[in-house]
Amino acid sequence: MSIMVADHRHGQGHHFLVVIVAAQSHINPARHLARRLARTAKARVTITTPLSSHRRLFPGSSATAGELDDATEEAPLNLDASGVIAYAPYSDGFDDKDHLAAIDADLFMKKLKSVGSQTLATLAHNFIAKGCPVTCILYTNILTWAADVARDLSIPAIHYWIQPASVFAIYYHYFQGHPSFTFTAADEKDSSFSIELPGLPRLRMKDLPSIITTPNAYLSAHKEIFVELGKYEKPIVLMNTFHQLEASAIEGIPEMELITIGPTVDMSSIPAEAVGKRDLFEEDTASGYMEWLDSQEERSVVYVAFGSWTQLTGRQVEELDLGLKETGRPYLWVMRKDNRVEGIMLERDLKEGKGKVVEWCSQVRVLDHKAVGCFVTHCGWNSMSEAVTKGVSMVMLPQRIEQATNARLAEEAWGIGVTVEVGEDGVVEAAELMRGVEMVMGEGERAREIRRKTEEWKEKAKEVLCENGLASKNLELFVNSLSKYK
Ligand SMILES: O=c1ccn([C@@H]2O[C@H](COP(=O)(O)OP(=O)(O)O[C@H]3O[C@H](CO)[C@@H](O)[C@H](O)[C@H]3O)[C@@H](O)[C@H]2O)c(=O)[nH]1
Repeated sequence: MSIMVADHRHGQGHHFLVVIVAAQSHINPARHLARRLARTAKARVTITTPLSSHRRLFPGSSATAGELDDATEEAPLNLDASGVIAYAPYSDGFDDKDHLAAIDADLFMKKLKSVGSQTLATLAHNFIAKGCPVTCILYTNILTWAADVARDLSIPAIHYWIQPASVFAIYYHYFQGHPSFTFTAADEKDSSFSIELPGLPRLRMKDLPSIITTPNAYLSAHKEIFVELGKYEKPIVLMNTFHQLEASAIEGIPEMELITIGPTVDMSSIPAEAVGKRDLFEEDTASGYMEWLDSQEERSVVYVAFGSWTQLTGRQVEELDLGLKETGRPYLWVMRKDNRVEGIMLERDLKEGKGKVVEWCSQVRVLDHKAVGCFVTHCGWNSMSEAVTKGVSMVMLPQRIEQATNARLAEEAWGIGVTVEVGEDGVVEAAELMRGVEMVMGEGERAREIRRKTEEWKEKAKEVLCENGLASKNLELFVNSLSKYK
């Protein structure tokens, strides 16, 4: 098999290998970073995903884990056409599993590390054999073992943090033993109890990442991130955020060089088919959802989506269904095939003309559409970054991981959304959802203020992402500062 990579006119001769897990939420920021590295630094970039997702992205691929593949994605934003993103698979130990959510976290982490390290090393050696050695490994959350693979190859490994910098800061202070984390069992139950950390808004227990409050295998994986970074004096971390949005959290960690290269969202919203881009889920183009949006009034549609992982309970889906209809507003709802709930009548929605349910859409294009008035979201960081960049206010139903923290930031620090309350059974009821939607889309003072702030942040994101904006400058800074690892 031949590997197609960028031509050989690469600035500083870099070949970045971006290692991610089998999730759309890692693929999107990896792709974006890869395109920009190819364009800005004229670097050659290969994204390596677990074999299960590689096969879904490239159904024609016959490569096995660690083998070079000829699957490529033309970099659509690579204006001078000098770069091509290549893809190659490694193995996370679960080659035949399409969805990893049901796998025991301990088992997953163990296999990911042992099988992942081996197959990533094989891949890197195959690149050497082909005469295009990797010069730097970039790895996302929970893949810290990739740094050991890089060490064996005597090349640098850089962490690419794909959640808010504020969340990184929470973990950092937690593992540093910040005194705010010495709370008692009584504090944990006290709803008025909150903690203070450098550069962050006050955080209640329910605002902390669930990995800290309900420890599991992912907590030790997060500890490994900071142990690895602690081996270096002023380590570099690439951050998928922009400085203004999280300046104080970033400045609260002067020990590290946190380089903000986000938000990793395309300003241009190019249709996926135009660039041959595939997702792990198939876009529901047959539903005609973009044309349907075209037929709706400006800022009238409630867009509802819960990312690529969240599995809502049947009762939650029912309450959402009811609440959405009762708002009386048109809505576009992404209900993935793997989270479909019996009894939600897609045909009825279509007939009434008020709602449309699709299995997967091009979310960035939807958020960019003038008909969209608000985003009912689970607060995954990609979704939130996209909402900020496209200027869409949010009704927030955080589910797990760091989503509650993200919601707190959006409500308290940035003022661009409203978190709805869960009932005692952990479900957001229809009436509460309606309250949230009105709070964001209505004519009240709070709604106007939220929309004003949303516009403000959109403008700031635009400045960062414009040509020669901070996102590009910081990426150049990053590539240049890699020499310190030589
Ligand atoms: O119909 C859809 C629905 C979603 N998306 C995209 O899918 C991605 C979803 O990512 P995200 O919003 O981050 O949600 P999750 O998939 O849930 O992300 C996981 O990973 C994120 C990054 O680490 C974390 O912030 C989340 O908490 C975690 O659940 C986004 O880019 C969306 O644009 C589509 O393109 N079409």
